[in-house]
Amino acid sequence: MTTDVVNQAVAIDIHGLYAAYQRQVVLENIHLAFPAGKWTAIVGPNGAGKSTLFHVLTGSMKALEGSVNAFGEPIARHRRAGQIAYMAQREAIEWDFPVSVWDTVMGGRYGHMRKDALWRRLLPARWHHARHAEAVHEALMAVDMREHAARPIGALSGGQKKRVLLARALAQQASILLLDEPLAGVDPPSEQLILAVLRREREAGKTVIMVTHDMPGARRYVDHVVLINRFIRGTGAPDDMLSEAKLAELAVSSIEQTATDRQTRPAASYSPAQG
Ligand SMILES: Nc1ncnc2c1ncn2[C@@H]1O[C@H](COP(=O)(O)OP(=O)(O)OP(=O)(O)O)[C@@H](O)[C@H]1O
Repeated sequence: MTTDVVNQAVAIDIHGLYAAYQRQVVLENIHLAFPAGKWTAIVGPNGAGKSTLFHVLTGSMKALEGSVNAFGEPIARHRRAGQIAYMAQREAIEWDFPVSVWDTVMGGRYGHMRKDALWRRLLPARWHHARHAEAVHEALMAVDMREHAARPIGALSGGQKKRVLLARALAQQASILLLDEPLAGVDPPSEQLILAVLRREREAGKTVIMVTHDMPGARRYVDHVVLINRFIRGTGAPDDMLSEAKLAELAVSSIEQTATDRQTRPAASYSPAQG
C-alpha cells in the first residue's frame, strides 16, 4: 500500500501490476491504493495508460502480472457482485440503434437482474422489475434526464449522452465508480451537473475514481490524486500533486518516455523480472 493512504480504508489495492498490448508494456510495476469513500482523480498525458488501468480493473483486460484487491478481496468477486460500475471514455454503444434512454440506463441493472433469485424472476414483470425501475428512475433524476427517458439515444446531444452513460453507471448502485473522462466534451452546465452528482456519490460513501484532464476542476473537487505515465509518478493531496512543479515533471516524463520508446525495440520478449 502506498504510504499516503496507509491510515485510511482502502477500496482498491494494486500490487506489482504490469499490463501490455501485444506484449508492448504500457503499465509497469504499479503499486497503488485508492482510498475508500473518497474521490480520486487519475491524471496523466495521452497514452499514459489511464484507460488501460480501468480495463484491468473492470476485467476487460488481463494483467501480465500483479494482483488487484477490492476491500481486501480479489476484485473479481466485487465485479461479480455488481459492485464496480464503469463509464468508458468511448462507449461501444451503437448510438443509431433505436433504443430508448430508459432501456440504455436499465443496462446498468443487468448484473443485478442475473443475480435475482428464481422466485423473483418468476414474478410478473412489473413486480420483478420494480426495484430495477426505481434505480433507473433515480439515476435519470440525478442527471436531470428523466423527461428524456422515452427518447431514442441517437437523438441526444453529446452532453446528454454523457449524462445517460453516467446514469447507467449510477443505476448499478455500486460501491466503486470508475469514470473515464466523464467531463470531456460536455458544456459547462452539464459539467457542473456531473460534478455535483459525483460529489453526492462521494458524500453517500461511494468511492469515485475518475480520469480527467481538467486540472482546475480536480484541484477544486477531488480528495486524492494519482499521477501516472506508464509508472506511478506520484500520489497524494490535490494541492501537492497538481502543483506547477509536479505537472511539469509529469510533462517531462512524457517527453522522456516517448524518446525511450523510440529507442527501444517493442517488448516482444519482455519479462517484468528483467525490467
Ligand atoms: N487496443 C490497443 N492495442 C494496442 N495498443 C493500445 C491499445 N489501446 C491502447 N494502446 C496503447 O497503450 C498505451 C496506453 O493507452 P491508454 O488508452 O491506456 O492511455 P490513456 O492514458 O488512457 O490515454 P488518453 O489520455 O489519450 O485517453 C498507448 O500507447 C496506446 O497507444
